[in-house]
Amino acid sequence: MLNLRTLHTTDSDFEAAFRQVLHWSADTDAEIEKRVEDILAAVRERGDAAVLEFTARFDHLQAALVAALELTRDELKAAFDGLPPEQAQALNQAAARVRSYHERQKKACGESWSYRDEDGTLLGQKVTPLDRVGIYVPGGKAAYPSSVLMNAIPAQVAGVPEIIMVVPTPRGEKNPLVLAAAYVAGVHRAFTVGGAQAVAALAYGTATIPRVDKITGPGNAYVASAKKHVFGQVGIDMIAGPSEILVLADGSTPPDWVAMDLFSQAEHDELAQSILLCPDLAYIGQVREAIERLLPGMPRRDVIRASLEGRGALIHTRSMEEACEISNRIAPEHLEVSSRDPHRWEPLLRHAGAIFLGAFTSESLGDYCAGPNHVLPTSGTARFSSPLGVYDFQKRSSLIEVSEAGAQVLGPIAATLAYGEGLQAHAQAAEFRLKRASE
Ligand SMILES: NC(=O)c1ccc[n+]([C@@H]2O[C@H](COP(=O)([O-])OP(=O)(O)OC[C@H]3O[C@@H](n4cnc5c(N)ncnc54)[C@H](O)[C@@H]3O)[C@@H](O)[C@H]2O)c1
Ligand SMILES: N[C@H](CO)Cc1c[nH]c[nH+]1
Ligand SMILES: [Zn+2]
Repeated sequence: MLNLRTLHTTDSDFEAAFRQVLHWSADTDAEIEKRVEDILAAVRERGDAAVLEFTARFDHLQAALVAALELTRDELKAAFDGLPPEQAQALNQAAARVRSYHERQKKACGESWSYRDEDGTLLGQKVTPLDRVGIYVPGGKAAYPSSVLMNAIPAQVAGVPEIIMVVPTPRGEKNPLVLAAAYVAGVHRAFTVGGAQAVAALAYGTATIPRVDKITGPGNAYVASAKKHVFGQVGIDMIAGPSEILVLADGSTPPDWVAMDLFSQAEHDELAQSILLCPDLAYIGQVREAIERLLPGMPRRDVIRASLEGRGALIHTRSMEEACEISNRIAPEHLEVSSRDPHRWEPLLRHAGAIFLGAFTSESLGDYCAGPNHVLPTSGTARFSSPLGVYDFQKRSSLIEVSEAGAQVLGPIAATLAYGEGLQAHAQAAEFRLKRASE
């Protein structure tokens, strides 16, 4: 018997129970924060030596030098060449779709632009790639070749000349697909280092691991906390927490499909969150029955069970409209609209990392190969942030070229405001460029 909670929005204690489901334990966080601070300080002070120590302690991987933890380009290529043909083909197909999506994204919002006023003044925005980025690929509990593609390809499309990958390889077990994905995606250097020590090495630089300008990619609580701490020293994409899925169902999708979609995120982590929102109580019962029946056959059933019992919920709503409102409050990482009429509900949905429309759009297709990025805001942060994208690997500089005629228009405005702020030099810098009235 699975101890998975059902909540009813009509119950008087629904609000309290709902908040409990979304609650995140602050006690655990404090412990992790302290440990991460110590790791960051050690790597900052002792560089490679500290990276080697933590890699031995947390990943059970001994090495005399960090250089021995670097994966050469030849090793990445050999991993790709050694893949079974169907894996090599799937990797290439996924990479091509992810690349094509991000190339369109760059065209849509990642190009420089400018215009001229009538007096000849030029205004615009120059978009440039970052010089060097670090991509974190998780590897503690599972290996994620797809995360290599999702991080490295947008960086490459943005034009980043140096992409440095870090990935833990517990006990030194290298996943050939991860290495092959790094080859396919065009990673420039890769190190088998993970956790907070990898984030620290990328943020501060060590004798062997180069310091980067920005660190992207998901990871566990140690990685997330480390990224939060080094922000400012380097850029970061987001603080991604454990995976989440919210299925908003009208009862028309086969219950087994929905049960498996809920499993698909629960199997990532005991702390992952899977929620079903549905106005049809009989259908919720069918999904529960499917969950009970399918769970014993899942290789990662223990992780799925812990996740569903700890953080999962089946929520019975008054209507689909109410389900949409609750979904907006949760702002999930992945939102499946498993409905006969997904376009009826989509306009009501404002906050989600990615929205999957219709019964055939399983979230797992998005994880691997649909094209959009799978690194997405979690823990409600989709209220204010966006999927990882080409724009994360670019920055923008404003361009201003004021013509002589333009200086006559802007000068008096600037001078007036500058005198108002008591900033004489600002005012006079503008006034010096005004033509004298007598001329
Ligand atoms: N949002 C996404 O796109 C996405 C993609 C894939 C995975 N994920 C999530 O990323 C997470 C991956 O976590 P993971 O653990 O499998 O891999 P991970 O690479 O994030 O973490 C492994 C590292 O954690 C460190 N660590 C483990 N225990 C420690 C301890 N007690 N003290 C200090 N450091 C410790 C070790 O250094 C180890 O190398 C999961 O939550 C998964 O859901 C998210
Ligand atoms: N669902 C994860 C993001 O939460 C991404 C992933 C990678 N592999 C499988 N799934
Ligand atoms: Zn997934």
